[in-house]
Amino acid sequence: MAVHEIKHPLIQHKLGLMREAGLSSKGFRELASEVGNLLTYEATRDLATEDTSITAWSGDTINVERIAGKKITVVPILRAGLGMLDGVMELIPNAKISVVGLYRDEESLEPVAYFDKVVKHIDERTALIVDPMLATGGTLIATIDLLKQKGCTKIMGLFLVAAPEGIAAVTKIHPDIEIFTASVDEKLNDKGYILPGLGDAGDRIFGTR
Ligand SMILES: O=P(O)(O)OC[C@H]1O[C@H](OP(=O)(O)OP(=O)(O)O)[C@H](O)[C@@H]1O
Ligand SMILES: O=c1cc[nH]c(=O)[nH]1
Ligand SMILES: [Mg+2]
Repeated sequence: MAVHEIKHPLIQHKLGLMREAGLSSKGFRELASEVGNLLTYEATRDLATEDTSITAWSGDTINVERIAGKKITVVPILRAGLGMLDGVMELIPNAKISVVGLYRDEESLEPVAYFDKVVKHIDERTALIVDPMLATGGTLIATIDLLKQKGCTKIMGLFLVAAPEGIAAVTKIHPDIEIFTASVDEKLNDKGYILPGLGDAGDRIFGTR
């Protein structure tokens, strides 16, 4: 699996602010969206473009570049993925959205699926999964399984923070996907939380701590 840890100063600054325990839910949500936006910029860097002929302001016919071929479906994983969604959609406003709902059982750490509404013809689209946290990798593996079962062949993921253990687990099963993250952190603790991490991202975004 290709892992891109984006060391851009804006991303690192914003992620550092998010690590502060005293940050408000409003502040955390705003920063999650902003980092989501910046990660989207990086993840779309290699999208293919094609020349399109247009009439310019001068009346001349000129060629401009347009995104070519496969289009994108953004896949926010409920709940916490919603916190990054606005920032992602700001850059790719015409992307279709495929919502997937999974939570991680607090005892077993196994993902529990409870919702999915995926766009039609997903086989013709690149899926851009959006979730703040990649911890054990169980949630991401289950999401990729679901997307592949529905015919999706090109899958990328955006994560604020990823744990080495989760990256290794996903790589074993789905080596063909590509992820973009603001940080590959140190490790998981004995409860499956990422260290130094962000804590429970869903609770911090929704204020349910
Ligand atoms: O890699 P994993 O070990 O599977 O953990 C990662 C998942 O845990 C969090 O969601 P959570 O289960 O807290 O659900 P929520 O978004 O509803 O809070 C997070 O947003 C990921 O979806
Ligand atoms: O550190 C973690 C791990 C899983 N889910 C979270 O929200 N945070
Ligand atoms: Mg949560």
